[in-house]
Amino acid sequence: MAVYTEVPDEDLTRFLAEYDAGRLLSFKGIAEGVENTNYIVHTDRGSFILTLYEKRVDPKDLPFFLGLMEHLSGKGVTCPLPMHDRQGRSLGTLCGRPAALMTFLEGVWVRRPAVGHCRSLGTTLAAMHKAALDYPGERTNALSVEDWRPIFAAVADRADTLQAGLAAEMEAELTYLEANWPQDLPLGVIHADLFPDNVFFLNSRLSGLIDFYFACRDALAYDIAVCLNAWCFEPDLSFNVTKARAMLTAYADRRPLTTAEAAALPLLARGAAMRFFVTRLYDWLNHPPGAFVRPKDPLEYARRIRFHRSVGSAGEYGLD
Ligand SMILES: Nc1ncnc2c1ncn2[C@@H]1O[C@H](COP(=O)(O)OP(=O)(O)OP(=O)(O)O)[C@@H](O)[C@H]1O
Ligand SMILES: N[C@@H](CCO)C(=O)O
Repeated sequence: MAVYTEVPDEDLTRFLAEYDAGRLLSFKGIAEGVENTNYIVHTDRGSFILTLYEKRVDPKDLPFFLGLMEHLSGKGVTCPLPMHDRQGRSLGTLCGRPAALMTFLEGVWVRRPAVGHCRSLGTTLAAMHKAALDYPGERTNALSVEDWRPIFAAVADRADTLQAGLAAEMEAELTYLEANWPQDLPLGVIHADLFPDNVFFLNSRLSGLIDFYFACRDALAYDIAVCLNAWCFEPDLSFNVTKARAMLTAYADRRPLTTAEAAALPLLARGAAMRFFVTRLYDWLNHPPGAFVRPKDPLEYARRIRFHRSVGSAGEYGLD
């Protein structure tokens, strides 16, 4: 459960007093999520999310993330809006951690996305990319192609305990990706982790996006590749081209892909799958026994890499 920092009532009351957010009625830790501590906070003015940023978030990146959420909200892309304290600051300190208070987003994430959800995702992803084009913040992707090998190398000697031959296969895959990674695709601000648990729906309408803590400047089409992996495979890991077509077509209706982006899609999808394969493999092999947070299965992402290796062109993803 992701409540790493316990917040005493009096500390929260003192923290809230800095904001125009009303009087504390109750608050409760949120079990979901693995990176940061989240509380839902109820005051006589409404509900808020309080996030305390834990070790894996670099505090110097926080102004980029919080500023991006404000920028997107201001342009009609619904996401949590950081509250400002009476001195105008969106970032404070609570229990020795950087902390922010955000508006509460109504909705729930969908465990089994259907075609319609994928279509809505495509529309909103394109809207987000366009809305962020004039966001002035800068953050490079800390989990891009050159960052995968060191993460993999730290655990490669134990990779074959999951599956025989895995270490050699992924070593060769990394070499291929490093040698062929596209360099000249259109850039912009990407979410970089837009999995179903970061997209809320309310009565089957997409109600907002959360968890911008991997956002960065990178190839826009790479964000599409992350979503292809996270949304368009079935639980048995078969690829659902109907979902992919719905997502890609909805995206392209708002922001047509360039010829180079479409051509690069199978490679980007391999890379996007590698990014989650290596972080999951690392967490799988390094998680303390008995830890609350259950590590996610890296082999699901090895399967996706193999699938994309067999794809010849974006047409096989349903892109016209
Ligand atoms: N603004 C919000 N409105 C409503 N619920 C929220 C909001 N922000 C976070 N949550 C809730 O908190 C949970 C965890 O949030 P989030 O995914 O940002 O945490 P995290 O620890 O950074 O997660 P991850 O492990 O996915 O990186 C979400 O699943 C959601 O239930
Ligand atoms: N979305 C990531 C985890 C947290 O970002 C994964 O599924 O591996």
